[in-house]
Amino acid sequence: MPLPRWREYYELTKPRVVLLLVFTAVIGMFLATPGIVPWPVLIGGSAGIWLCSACAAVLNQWADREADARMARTRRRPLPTGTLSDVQALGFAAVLGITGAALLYWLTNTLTMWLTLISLVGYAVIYTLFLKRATPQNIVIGGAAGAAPPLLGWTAVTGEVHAHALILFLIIFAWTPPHFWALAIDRRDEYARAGIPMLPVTHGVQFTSLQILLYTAILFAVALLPYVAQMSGWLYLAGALPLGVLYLLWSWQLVRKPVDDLPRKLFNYSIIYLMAIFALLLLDHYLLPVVAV
Ligand code: HEM
Ligand SMILES: CC(C)=CCC/C(C)=C/CC/C(C)=C/COP(=O)(O)OP(=O)(O)O
Repeated sequence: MPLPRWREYYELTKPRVVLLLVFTAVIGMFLATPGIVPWPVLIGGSAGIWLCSACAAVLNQWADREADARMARTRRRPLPTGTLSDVQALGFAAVLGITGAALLYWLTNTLTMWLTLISLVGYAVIYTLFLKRATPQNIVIGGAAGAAPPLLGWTAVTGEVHAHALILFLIIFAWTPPHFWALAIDRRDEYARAGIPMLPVTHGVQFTSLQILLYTAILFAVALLPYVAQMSGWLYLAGALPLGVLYLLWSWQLVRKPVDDLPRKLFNYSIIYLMAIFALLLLDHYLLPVVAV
């Protein structure tokens, strides 16, 4: 059964990834202020970041259409199957990008618009066209674009880059390698066939598992920074500690005895972990002052 046309366009935007990006951006907005985020900033900022991230995802799928056709996970996408043409994809990306940038310009501020456009270029051009095919460190460097949304949310509200916003950026930056390399282990044969030098292809599963453990340890430490910097309180700490310990235990198990479905489970856990950490930051921000009174 072919999908309706709008669903093909929707799939081109990597909707579930972009939803989590926008979730972290919105939480960045709430954390930037002790009060309520003005609604034009909340709506315009979220929509602008959403549209620009979606634009970046469409450009990524357009640039990767030939490699995507060679991998089972990606070959049913609208460009490899030919359901959408190059012109349709590029036209759609232009509409998304221009509308997103205009919303950020009118409803937030120029700093947020420029930082968002830099992230868009970082992912769609620097990561996709250059880093992805050049080095197994591609996602460590390219991860900076995906880590930007909470910082973008923060600047949308305040118009300036604050140290606390950089902590949020660092959490996602440290999270990206364990997030992606778990999946890359699972799909290493496909990446090898597509000629993409992901870490498990160039350095093997054991080395990649060790790197996952190393970055999970860095993530554990970075995730304590909101508490250390007195940005969040005990409620956040009480959640972040067990979430981090569980992540470390699973990564350790991957190094010690990598059973077949562990990489996929670790990948799924990475997503739950990030959602939970950001949800905790928000809960702590609004609930703790109430509890303390
Ligand atoms: C350079 C950085 C990143 C790389 C290379 C990467 C890679 C990937 C890949 C290849 C998938 C597809 C899994 C599949 O379809 O089987 C995926 C899924 C996902 N990623 Fe990432 N990711 C990155 C950053 C991020 C960021 C920053 C977020 C959000 C904050 C994120 C959220 C997600 C989510 C929610 C999924 C699941 C999507 C679904 O179920 O369809 N990723 N990631
Ligand atoms: C403006 C802004 C904040 C932009 C954010 C960019 C963005 C959509 C980041 C998500 C990162 C991601 C899904 C990488 C996977 O690409 P891949 O090509 O390695 O994965 P694939 O093989 O599934 O296509």
